[in-house]
Amino acid sequence: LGLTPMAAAKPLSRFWEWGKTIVCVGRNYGEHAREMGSAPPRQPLLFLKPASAYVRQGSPVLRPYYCATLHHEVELGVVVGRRARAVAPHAAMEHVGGYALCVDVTARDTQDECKEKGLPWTLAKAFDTSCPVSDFVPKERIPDPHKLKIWLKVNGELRQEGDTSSMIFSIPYLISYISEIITLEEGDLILTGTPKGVGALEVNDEIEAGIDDILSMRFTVYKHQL
Ligand SMILES: O=C(O)/C=C/C(=O)CC(=O)C(=O)O
Ligand SMILES: [Mg+2]
Repeated sequence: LGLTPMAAAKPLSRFWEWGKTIVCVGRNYGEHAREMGSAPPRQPLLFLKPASAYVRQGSPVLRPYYCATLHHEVELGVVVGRRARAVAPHAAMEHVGGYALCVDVTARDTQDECKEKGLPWTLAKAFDTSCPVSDFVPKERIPDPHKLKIWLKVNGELRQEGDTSSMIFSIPYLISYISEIITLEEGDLILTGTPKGVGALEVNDEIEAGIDDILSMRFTVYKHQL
């Protein structure tokens, strides 16, 4: 009939279904770097998670079979709304589509071993379900992403409460820095680092995390069954 098929709709509000890359920033809060015995970085420390790390409320967080010490790291996520390649800091916020709350679930004993052996952190950070994410928050709802309280409880006990104003590298700086190395595409996600208070998660623990009174999310931890 000569009709052009419509491009499949990819709503940013469901970025976890089609976004390809998750870029994570490490040690972006001095207090967390110190609790890990690490020096605050001079430039952003970057690592990646694959899209298969995404997990949504209603599905469990799975502890990998090789991990004895699983840790929670609550983080503000920035959802890319427009392709960014080598953008200047002053223009970087134009590429933000919105935000989400994330947990950078970490196999801490595996990470310690990787650090000791000088190996990459893939096994510690990139396993299936290592990136629980909340609903999408359009950027219009968060006029200043550097003025947010993010928090995380385990079985009702407050473990982490941080203020995004304490980030070492700001969101525009991070977008600019990352986009000079990795082209950021629409739907990609940046995890901006965790405040202090990271700690262990046991099987059957209930995680609850939120951004101020803007949103909250819940997850249960299970053992990975091969
Ligand atoms: O310094 C370390 O040993 C570990 C740091 C991390 O796991 C980095 C993060 O993922 C973070 O700061 O959010
Ligand atoms: Mg982290």
